[in-house]
Amino acid sequence: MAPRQAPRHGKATNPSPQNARTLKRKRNEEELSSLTQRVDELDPKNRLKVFSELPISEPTLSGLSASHYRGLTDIQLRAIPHALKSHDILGAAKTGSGKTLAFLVPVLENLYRKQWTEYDGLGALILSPTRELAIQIFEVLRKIGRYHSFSAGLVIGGKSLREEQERLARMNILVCTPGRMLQHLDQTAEFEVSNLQMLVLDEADRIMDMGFQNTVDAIIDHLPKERQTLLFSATQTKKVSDLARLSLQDPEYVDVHETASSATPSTLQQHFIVTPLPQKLDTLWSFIRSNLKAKTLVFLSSGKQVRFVYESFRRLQPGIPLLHLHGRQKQGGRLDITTRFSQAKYSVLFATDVAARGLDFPAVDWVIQLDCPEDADTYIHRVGRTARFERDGRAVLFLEPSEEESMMKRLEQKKVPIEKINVKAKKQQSVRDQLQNMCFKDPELKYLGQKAFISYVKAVYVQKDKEVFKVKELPLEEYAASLGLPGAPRIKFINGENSKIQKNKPRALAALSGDDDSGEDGDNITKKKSEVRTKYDRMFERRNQSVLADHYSKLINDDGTVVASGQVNGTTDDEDDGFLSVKRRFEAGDEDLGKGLDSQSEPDSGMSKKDDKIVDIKGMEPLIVDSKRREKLLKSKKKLLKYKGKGTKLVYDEEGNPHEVYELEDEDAFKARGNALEQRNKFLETQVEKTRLADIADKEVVKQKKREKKEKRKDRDRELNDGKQGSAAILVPYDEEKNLSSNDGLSEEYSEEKPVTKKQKRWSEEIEGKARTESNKTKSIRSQNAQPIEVRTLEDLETLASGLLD
Ligand SMILES: Nc1ncnc2c1ncn2[C@@H]1O[C@H](COP(=O)(O)OP(=O)(O)OP(=O)(O)O)[C@@H](O)[C@H]1O
Repeated sequence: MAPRQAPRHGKATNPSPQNARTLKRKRNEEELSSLTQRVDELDPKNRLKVFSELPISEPTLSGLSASHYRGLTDIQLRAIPHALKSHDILGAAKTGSGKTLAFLVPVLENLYRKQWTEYDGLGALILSPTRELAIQIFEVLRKIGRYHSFSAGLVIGGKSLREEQERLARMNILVCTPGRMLQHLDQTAEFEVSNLQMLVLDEADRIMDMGFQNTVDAIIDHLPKERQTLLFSATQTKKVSDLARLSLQDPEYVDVHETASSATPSTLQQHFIVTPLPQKLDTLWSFIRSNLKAKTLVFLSSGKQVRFVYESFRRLQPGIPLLHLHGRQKQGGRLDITTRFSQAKYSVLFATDVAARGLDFPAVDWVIQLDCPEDADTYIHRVGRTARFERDGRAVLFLEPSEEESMMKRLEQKKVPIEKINVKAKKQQSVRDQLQNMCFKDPELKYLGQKAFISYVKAVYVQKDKEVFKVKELPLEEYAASLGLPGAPRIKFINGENSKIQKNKPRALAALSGDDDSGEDGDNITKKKSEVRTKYDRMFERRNQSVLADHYSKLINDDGTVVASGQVNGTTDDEDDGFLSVKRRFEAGDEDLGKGLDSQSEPDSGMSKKDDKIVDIKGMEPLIVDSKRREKLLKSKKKLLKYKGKGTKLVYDEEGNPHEVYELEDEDAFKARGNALEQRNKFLETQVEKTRLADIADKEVVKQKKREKKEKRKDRDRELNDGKQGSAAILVPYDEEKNLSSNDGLSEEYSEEKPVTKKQKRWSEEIEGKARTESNKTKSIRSQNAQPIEVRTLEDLETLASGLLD
């Protein structure tokens, strides 16, 4: 496939079509050899400042200029010449300094000069540690490569493997995450990488670290040794072992940091505040309320914390749109959130480190690190989401007093200029009471809070740098209270001292204080030591059973005893080893599993006993719980339904005895009460009256709710008006607030939370009519080349991935 050339000027002649083709080919060959010669003669020491001076092809130049890139950034002008000359590169430059183009331009150019076609297979592989970053790289590639005729794809999972497999064989350039790539290398027979010319690792230090180590090593095993390798990151190390793993050959070290006085952009103002753990949320809330006209990214250490803070703050309605992003969200949702945050003018995004690297959100005003980053590198990547490409930005790091000293040392070593500031105590607002109130009323929120608490403590506990992270010094009880929790959930892994205290506590006291069943993930301390307990036992001991999946709740009797596994033979074996711990067969209509353990039902009904552990099933497959897969099946609510009988509704009398809703009474007793017709009419009358009264009560409840809502709204408005008189928290420099700038983003204006943007028509819908057939699809993608379409959904990207640039 010959590449399309950008339009050129020249005198028009009228040669025959064949001659025209020959002439064109000749001209292409001449241009190509001249380009190759210019690259050979290029001296990387000559720092060429604009793209048009570089020996790069017309299609790339046109793509760059159509994307408004003219001059080169520091890292680009140092790295691109080397990369064009096919050298291996180890590139390090500050966040937001333009590393993406530093590898994408050489990728396009080196394949172009080799006249790469679809028949040559995969020419370049670009690895990214996260899906979001891969998508972003793909977008930039799509923009600057629009005049090339390469095919490019995005392989990040989320689609069926088969669909991806069909497309992969046709790709010249792939942007992917390591896990999915390895899956294809292992499982897609037609996927041929023996011809690969270039391997790029963006955020290389992350890709080479522990989490991805095995996957990346396995990918590299598949790739040819003779290739060009480019590594880029904002925090690069020159670990010899890593370079050996990648078989780099005499790499060029392009380190823009070495000459810089700081590791972070000069346009970034960095501060830290020391906040005791229990005040963190109050301070964050006060900060958000003071910065309603800003775009803020808040980093937390785990997805569960992100969810809790997002959910609770959302309910408190701060007056700015809130978003949240963590790795457990579905891919489509994650893309939607990143797009919404990118497009938002004012918003707060709570995120885990999934958003820490590489993401290029435009115009972020503040980066808040609510939880201390694991190391200085992570700090640098997080703050790098603001002050990108010569823009201003501000970052605030929240530190627990026990973290301050050591973390400051770490940052100093990495040349991070950061200043201490204080929060004006009198301006601080507290949300503790509201959180307590919300957690009290809403068990789901409380449950989330407990999970958030545990995950925070776990996150601190597992940190490698024990000088910074001292879990024992954290005021955990107070912290739990600050989240609105009634007490600190017990945590197994820091049991050392705690468990001793608990063990020594008199049993009666423990029982009275409710400690025996405290803690989400904690063990039940009153359990006999010798008892073998599974994770299912622990699951049943948790608080807030109501917020667990329904079928778990149904597996628990009124008195809290677990009976699901025990009634196989008509006897409960609560004292047994625990749920699913022995091999058993359950009948398809098994009352125990199926009916939610209706205590009225005959445990043996419908079953005939074959032997101690096996129960025959009338006309249905027996279920053998003998593997993890089977255990999993039992956890699936949908699949369990298969074993459920039809539920029967019961009503309870004054003494608490259950009855069928309609029980047939004794005929003689019925007749003794009088004429049947009269009884019927009387019954109807009483029911009508009951309904009328219930209706009145319902209406009253609705009215009451409306009144409460109105009151709340009024209170809020009042609060806001008070806020206008200056109750917002202000961050001020440590040395007596002297640098407090008037444009701190402080704002009194209140705006109702609303979606950031109106949902736009999806591009995939717009081209739906045209894109029915494969050829039509290709055509419509081509037609977008001149002006790239806006990608709003994952499907859009995947459609594009099927034939980018062609
Ligand atoms: N030559 C250039 N001229 C103008 N803008 C540029 C240039 N190169 C990059 N940019 C812009 O700078 C911003 C940051 O670029 P990029 O995302 O490549 O940074 P990065 O160094 O990869 O950052 P990080 O380390 O956070 O991944 C982007 O918005 C990009 O469009």
